[in-house]
Amino acid sequence: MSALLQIRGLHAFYGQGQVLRGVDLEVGRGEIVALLGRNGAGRSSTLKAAMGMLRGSGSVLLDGAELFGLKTFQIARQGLAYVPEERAVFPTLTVQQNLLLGQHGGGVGGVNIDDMLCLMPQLAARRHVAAGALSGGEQQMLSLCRSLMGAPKAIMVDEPTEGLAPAMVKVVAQHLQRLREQGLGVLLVEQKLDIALEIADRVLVMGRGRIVFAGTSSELRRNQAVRRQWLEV
Ligand SMILES: Nc1ncnc2c1ncn2[C@@H]1O[C@H](COP(=O)(O)OP(=O)(O)OP(=O)(O)O)[C@@H](O)[C@H]1O
Repeated sequence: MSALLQIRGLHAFYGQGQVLRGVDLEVGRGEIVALLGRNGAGRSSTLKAAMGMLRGSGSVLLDGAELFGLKTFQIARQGLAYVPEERAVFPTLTVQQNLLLGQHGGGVGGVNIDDMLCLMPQLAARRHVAAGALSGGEQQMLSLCRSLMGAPKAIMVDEPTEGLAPAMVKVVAQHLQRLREQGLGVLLVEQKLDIALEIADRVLVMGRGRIVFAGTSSELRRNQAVRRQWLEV
């Protein structure tokens, strides 16, 4: 059976500068794949290019359907969700209103707000509070939950634990693991190596716009050469 998300030969450019040089990767159903690399390796650009946000070429198949060439909102509607690094919440709207926007923007079936809030007691208690008044960690969870309101098949998450207190990092990691249990494919860009290696089923390392290593967490732990060349600063 083919993988849920298949990215093939993804090239992308910022103006004249080439940022992705043929990225190939796959994410299966119920699998967390961590995308690692040094700053500037091209991880965020891979997610953006897959969402149709950059100029380039390649193929992005979700459940066998080609998404490359579609507009970002159409890609989300087809079931590929994206949580950008900058927390994507509307600060003057309440938690509930933010979630409703995710439901309408997303498309495939849609998730009930009460069901979503059940999973997230921290947010449930603040349902009618303006999103701008939430802590950074709560905003991150809201951003993640909003992207799930359209009931996606796969989700790409860019540094969800950045700037969060350790307790909140744990909450985010647990939430991603719950998504895996529900059968979603998760492509995770994560700077915290320990978290990434702990929760990922497979890890990919990027360098200079390409995948330079693919394996399991323990394979990467053992591969000092790859870590030295492509991860450590
Ligand atoms: N808007 C942009 N315009 C021009 N160049 C960009 C832009 N965004 C990123 N780049 C360049 O593209 C390259 C890859 O950036 P990208 O953000 O994908 O890396 P990354 O692996 O996610 O690392 P980081 O954590 O530093 O963002 C870098 O050299 C970066 O300077």
